[in-house]
Amino acid sequence: MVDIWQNAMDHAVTIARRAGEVVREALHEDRKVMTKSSSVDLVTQTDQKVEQLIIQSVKEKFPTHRFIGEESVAAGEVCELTDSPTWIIDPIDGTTNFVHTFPFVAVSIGFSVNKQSEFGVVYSCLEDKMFTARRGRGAFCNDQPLSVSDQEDIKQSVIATEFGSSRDPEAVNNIFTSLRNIVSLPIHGVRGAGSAAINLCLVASGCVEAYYEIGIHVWDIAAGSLIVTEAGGILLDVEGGPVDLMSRRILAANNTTIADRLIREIQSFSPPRDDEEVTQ
Ligand SMILES: O=P(O)(O)OC[C@@]1(O)O[C@H](CO)[C@@H](O)[C@@H]1O
Ligand SMILES: [Mg+2]
Ligand SMILES: [Mg+2]
Repeated sequence: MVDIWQNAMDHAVTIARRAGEVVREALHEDRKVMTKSSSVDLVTQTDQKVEQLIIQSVKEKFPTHRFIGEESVAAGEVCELTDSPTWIIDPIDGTTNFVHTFPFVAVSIGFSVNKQSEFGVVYSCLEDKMFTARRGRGAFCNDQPLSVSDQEDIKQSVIATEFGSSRDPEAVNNIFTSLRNIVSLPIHGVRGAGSAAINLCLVASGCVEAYYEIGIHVWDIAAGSLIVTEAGGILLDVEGGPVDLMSRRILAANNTTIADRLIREIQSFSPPRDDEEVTQ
């Protein structure tokens, strides 16, 4: 059967690899670091350059497609997911890592049609790992199939999460309460790559049982979330119920046993939605 989005997916892989080269080249150059929503929400000229590189090359090939790009939204574009084919781009997921040369930095490209994810590409460019998933056709890393962990016991698990880039005292308090609850279960360990996209790929690869975070954005998770489900994992809201990619909350797990156990321990809160302005 003809796959009408295969061309687009092939292009996403090609452009993610090219973007990764730009990121690698820029890694040891002088970086001008700027800030966005808070003093710890970093952006560099490389983030902006890579996003433009991806958008321009997609526009040339697919002129009718739409975009949600992290740096375009930061520059004032609306963050609106319609039924049109839409590329959801995080040019550098892990900018803090990039700035500090901590070696987990990803280019993340999700693609959605009728608000359904069709493919996801996460290129962990310092590890040279290309994670891909096409809806209904599995998830892969450098063309090797991925599958989630089969662990059902939370006490035998490693869980990924992040502190995020909000330093609002109430948010920080909630994050630490959740972390203390989960560490005390006890679990084997907590990890965080500093990139939501890579954390999701770690769930898909079976290296951690789950990843949860409150405060992420749609561009952090659009690609990686499909990689998790195509590797056999599940996505939920942190309170249970269906995930909403615009809600800034996600729980990705290998199975419902692990997910349900974590939901009981997570102290949830609700940052402003990514699409808040357009839904009002
Ligand atoms: O800003 P960037 O580098 O694209 O996103 C990095 C990131 O810190 O943002 C999320 C929190 O908002 C994190 O989990 C994610 O890894
Ligand atoms: Mg990001
Ligand atoms: Mg980014």
